Amino acid sequence: MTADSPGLPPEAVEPLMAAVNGARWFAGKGRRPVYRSFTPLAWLDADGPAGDRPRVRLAVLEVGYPDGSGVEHYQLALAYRHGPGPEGLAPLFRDGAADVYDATQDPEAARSLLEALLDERDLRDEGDGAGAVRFHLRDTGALDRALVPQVFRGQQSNTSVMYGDVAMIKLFRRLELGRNLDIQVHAALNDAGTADVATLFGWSEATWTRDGEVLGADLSMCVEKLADAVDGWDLALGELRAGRAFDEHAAALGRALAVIHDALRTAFGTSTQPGSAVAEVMTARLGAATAVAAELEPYGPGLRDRFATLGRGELEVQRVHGDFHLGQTLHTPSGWKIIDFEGEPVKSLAERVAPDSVWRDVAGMLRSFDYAAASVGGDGSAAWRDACRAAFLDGYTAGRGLQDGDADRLAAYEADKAVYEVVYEVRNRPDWVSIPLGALAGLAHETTEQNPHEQPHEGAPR
Ligand SMILES: Nc1ncnc2c1ncn2[C@@H]1O[C@H](COP(=O)(O)OP(=O)(O)O)[C@@H](O)[C@H]1O
Ligand SMILES: O=P(O)(O)O[C@H]1O[C@H](CO)[C@@H](O[C@H]2O[C@H](CO)[C@@H](O)[C@H](O)[C@H]2O)[C@H](O)[C@H]1O
Repeated sequence: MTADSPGLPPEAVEPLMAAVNGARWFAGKGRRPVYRSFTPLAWLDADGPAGDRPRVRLAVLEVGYPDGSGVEHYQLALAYRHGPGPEGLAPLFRDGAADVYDATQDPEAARSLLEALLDERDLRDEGDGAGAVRFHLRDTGALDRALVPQVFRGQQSNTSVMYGDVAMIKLFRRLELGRNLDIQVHAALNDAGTADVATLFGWSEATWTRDGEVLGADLSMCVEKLADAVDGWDLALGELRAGRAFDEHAAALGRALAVIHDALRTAFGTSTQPGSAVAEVMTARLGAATAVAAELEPYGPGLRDRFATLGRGELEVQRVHGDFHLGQTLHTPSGWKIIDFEGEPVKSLAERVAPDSVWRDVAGMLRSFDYAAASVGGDGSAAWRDACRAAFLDGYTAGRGLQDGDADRLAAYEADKAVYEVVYEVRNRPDWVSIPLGALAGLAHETTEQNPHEQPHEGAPR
């Protein structure tokens, strides 16, 4: 098989799967992924590469698991080189005479991604079985094909390449069949003129055929690179460790969230849901979570009572961020910017797109202040957290404070988030599970028995 033919040489399957299994963005680590198929998409440079640059194509790798659970699609960006590759970068596999590299790690290849966007390339299936790729430009901003690509190493779920100080292309790794929420929400918020999110310059999408069925997914988004941005979690921890208050930042975050919620209401509308239906969902989620994390058992009765308080009325619901925490915020010289509107990673697309109460996001940030305080620990942490909480709520409600019934609604959402966090921590950071468990001790309705986790800010993991 040559570099120009679609498909994957049989001997390349093993090294490719090993590379994918070891990648930070691979969601199925430790679950013995099984190779199912490799679908090449059209070459980005249909006429061949310029000079001695590598040829670049995207591809979809389909992966399954030995127990037959779930099929996952991962995007690969591949640079085919016939000469030496970038220094220090090992090829993923060999295809005929070509060494094939991860194009996001190969600066020459990464240039092709930006060029394809700037040219708004519409790369159709040429009858060779390769899927189609289409690039859409919304706003050229200061985009320029001469911008120098630089791989960004500080993330987990996806892969981003920075282009000078101007733009960032985020390649979605685990593909979601259908529309990508981050693209959809950025577009809507940009159209609404919201200053608290990055400008969406463009995006790309693909369609391909698998077993006679046409599948489609969004592949990447190109957004404004926010200058001098500091991650909200790092900033908060730094301030707390230095003994400095975070109230003003927290208030500004509350105001930013209120603006975003307003814009999401305008763009996607609102509806209502019986509180009892939401309580049922939360209760069911608690049951599923308890099956994974037995530590939740003592809180069961109190949490069910807590959720039941929602049953007293109707909840107004709308599109929300869905996984709002300090790590989804960037502090810039022009204020807070909110990123990553994809919701909680474990939820299905249908769940993440479903309208929800704004208290989901408010609760998410309150949980994050609690995490920050618990992970730093020490005498002043609880007071620091409570001050952040008050300032954030003040900013969110524009000084009006919580209205009738809001405190109960908020507490139910905080409890639901903390239940999710217990499972997240059991699976990802077992040393941190005492943080959400500590919060649940306070959030479970009075009926909950006393338990050893009730002092959330003592002995918290470092
Ligand atoms: N527009 C942006 N400008 C600059 N840095 C950004 C921008 N968007 C995200 N980042 C950086 O990339 C990191 C990961 O972004 P995120 O959207 O959460 O990606 P992932 O989906 O891979 O988790 C953020 O924590 C932030 O440091
Ligand atoms: O950023 P992601 O969408 O991947 O969110 C997941 O991972 C988060 C951790 O990185 C997790 O957040 C929890 O830990 C944070 C501190 O690391 C804390 O600020 C959050 O409040 C807490 O929920 C998030 O829940 C999970 O979905």
